[in-house]
Amino acid sequence: MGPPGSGKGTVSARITKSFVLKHLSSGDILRCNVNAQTELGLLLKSCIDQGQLVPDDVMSRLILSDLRGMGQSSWLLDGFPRTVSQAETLDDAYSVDTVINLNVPFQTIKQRLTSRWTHLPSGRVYNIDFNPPKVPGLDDVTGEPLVQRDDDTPETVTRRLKSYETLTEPVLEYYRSKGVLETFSGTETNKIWPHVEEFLNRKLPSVHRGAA
Ligand SMILES: Nc1nc2c(ncn2[C@@H]2O[C@H](COP(=O)(O)OP(=O)(O)O)[C@@H](O)[C@H]2O)c(=O)[nH]1
Ligand SMILES: Nc1ncnc2c1ncn2[C@@H]1O[C@H](COP(=O)(O)OP(=O)(O)O)[C@@H](O)[C@H]1O
Repeated sequence: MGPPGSGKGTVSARITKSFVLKHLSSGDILRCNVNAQTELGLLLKSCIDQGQLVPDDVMSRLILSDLRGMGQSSWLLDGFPRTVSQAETLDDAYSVDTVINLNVPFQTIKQRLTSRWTHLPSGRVYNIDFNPPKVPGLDDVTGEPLVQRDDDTPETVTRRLKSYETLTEPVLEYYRSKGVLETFSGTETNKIWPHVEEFLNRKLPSVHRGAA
């Protein structure tokens, strides 16, 4: 968990390099549906572009359907749940072992998001200052073009941060009261990451450790 731009995708990519967990990003799942240009995709696009969360029932259905397809694998959710209702739906189906919360100041986030470049098919993210692609404008792995997301404009970022405060912050309390919330604070992923890695090394059974 963490506000938009707090580094959830960046940290998730590092986690799946070091630990055997399947990564599921709610934003990537939604953008995949938007690309498919279905009726549902159009509804999702209008919510995302306005900086609003998509309806709980739609989001939960998409995530739970993907989780059912994971069989016995262990997984890492990135961007879900974002409301208490989503957290309750997840709880009804699965038990969550641990929740990692990236606590990054909003001021830091605003600068990052307007310089985020994304490879939409894979969800890989770059940043002109922090982790630029090897060739400007192109994904390191596939060489395909990078784009700036329509919802990474300053106005939409402000709306997304507001909706984070209203709808998502209560989820932190939900998990805190269950005793599974672990918060990591800072302004730089490279400083936060060693603490997350050390925590997971302690927390995860050995079967999850080692390169995925
Ligand atoms: N300047 C800077 N940018 C970062 C840092 N960590 C991540 N980023 C960039 O910030 C943007 C948001 O990170 P991302 O992982 O996509 O955050 P998410 O929205 O929480 O999934 C991306 O462009 C990242 O490359 C950091 O420590 N410093
Ligand atoms: N769990 C969720 N519930 C509702 N909407 C979501 C959820 N996850 C993502 N979205 C929608 O997709 C947008 C982009 O999400 P995401 O890619 O996770 O952005 P970020 O990583 O910058 O927070 C959100 O602003 C929201 O509109």
